[in-house]
Amino acid sequence: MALLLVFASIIFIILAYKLYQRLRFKLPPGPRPWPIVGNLYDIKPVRFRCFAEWAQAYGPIISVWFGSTMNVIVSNTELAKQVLKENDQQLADRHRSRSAAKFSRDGQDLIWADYGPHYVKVRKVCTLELFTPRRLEALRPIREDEVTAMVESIFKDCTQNEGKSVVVKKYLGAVAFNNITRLAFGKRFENSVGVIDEQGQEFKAVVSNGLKLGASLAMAEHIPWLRWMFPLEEEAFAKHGARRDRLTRAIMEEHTLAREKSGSAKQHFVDALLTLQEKYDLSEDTIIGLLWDMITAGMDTTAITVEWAMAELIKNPRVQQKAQEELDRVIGSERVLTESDFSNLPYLQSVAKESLRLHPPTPLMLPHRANANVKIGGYDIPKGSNVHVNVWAIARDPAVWKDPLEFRPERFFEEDIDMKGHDYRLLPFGAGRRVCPGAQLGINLVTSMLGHLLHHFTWTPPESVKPEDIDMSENPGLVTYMRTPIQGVPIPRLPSQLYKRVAVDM
Ligand code: HEM
Repeated sequence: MALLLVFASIIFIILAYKLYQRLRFKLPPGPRPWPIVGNLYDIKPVRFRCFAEWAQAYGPIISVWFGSTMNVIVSNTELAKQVLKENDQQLADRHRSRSAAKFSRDGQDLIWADYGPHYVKVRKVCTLELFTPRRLEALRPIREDEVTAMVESIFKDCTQNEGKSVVVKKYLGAVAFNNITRLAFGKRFENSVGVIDEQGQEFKAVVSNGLKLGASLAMAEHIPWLRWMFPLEEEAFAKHGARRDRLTRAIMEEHTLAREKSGSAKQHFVDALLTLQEKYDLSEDTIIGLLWDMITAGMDTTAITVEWAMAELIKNPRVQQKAQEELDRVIGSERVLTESDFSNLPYLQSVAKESLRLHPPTPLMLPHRANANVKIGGYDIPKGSNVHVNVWAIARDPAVWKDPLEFRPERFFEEDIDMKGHDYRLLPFGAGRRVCPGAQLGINLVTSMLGHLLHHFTWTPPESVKPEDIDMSENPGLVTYMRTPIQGVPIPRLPSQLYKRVAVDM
């Protein structure tokens, strides 16, 4: 009886608070929330599509309740600008789920840090030290090594099984994994025949265990007062954290020893952060957090982007052929592409951009949280709400794009549109204070992967699949993989000596 009374009082307090909020604030319109769960059970799995549909019904700014937390989703250029430019600072905090809070030690990293002195300091480390053009250039041999290793691997598979299709994602995932672990940790865990060493196995296990733990809490996440029914797997989290730290510390120690032995620091992020630790007063938690941020943010995003681009190119032979003509004209058939060629390959660059327009890998970016009451589009956004920008919907808005659903890279020749946060029609990397710090690195890797895939091979759909039947739907999730991984038949188009990996030891 007493328990029932407590339960009823909690519900009463929550409902009264909601009513008070509704009367006090002019909240954005949206689907009617249910008691306790809000709109959680109305949201379809592919969230950005569901929010875009709701925007059609309720307007370009909507409120959606995840349990007792208000989420605001904006879906047009003007409102994106209000969120990411005019009210940028007040909307620059992060919502940390319980797993994100655990993994980041309450925001001691960059991705999950609230806006404040710690964030500003760590962001400065990214801008002035990690992602400088000089360091990106110094790390370029790693990218070129990995991209040529991908070409070698596809060549081997397609010459052994002529005419057979391959699952493109398998090769892209390997490039993304090796590139990011080498860049961040200075380690290639995979040997030349594709075998992953013990430390690499441990690394992969930590990544997949982290994903599993993160996904296990969804319901309890949104209804804080119901959490006692879903006890946090404290022990599992503690074990996971300790395992991740043990692995990272071992790698950090290897780097410190190597530095002491050679007297010079390498360019990898781990070396950079350890040598800058004192200058920027970085705790060990922050260094470990930052290194893992790069893995979380930089691995899937690049592989996903290239997978969607390849699906579009297999679907659109006209665009594929035009990109190949440009590659043949600029590079020819006696050498392979390098990043120095990019400036002479405007069509290839537009293919990458058009793909990021139609298929941004994080269609709702990462949610921002309001650290003050703000007004967006004439509506109140109370402090503590989460704000999402539906960059997927904005990049398909017929009000600002001609034939928005058509994959047509030429559109960027007709109008040069920035995609790194200056033009609010195209925001695959976000904009403002929290814009992706890895944008240029991501663009370079994506363009290089695409360029090599197209220069070295002609791609056609598997024999039984017509281009128009390719499944272009998305998997649910924060990052948006294709629901059905794209398959293609690669046909080599260059002399066979150009399919060798250009390995570098760094
Ligand atoms: C095609 C590739 C990529 C895309 C489309 C992409 C997109 C994004 C987006 C939309 C955000 C959220 C912005 C916001 O919250 O407003 C973000 C944040 C971030 N990205 Fe990327 N990203 C890519 C590649 C990378 C790479 C390669 C790295 C690093 C190696 C990276 C590191 C980060 C970090 C650390 C953040 C958090 C920034 C913060 O919270 O202040 N990203 N990215």
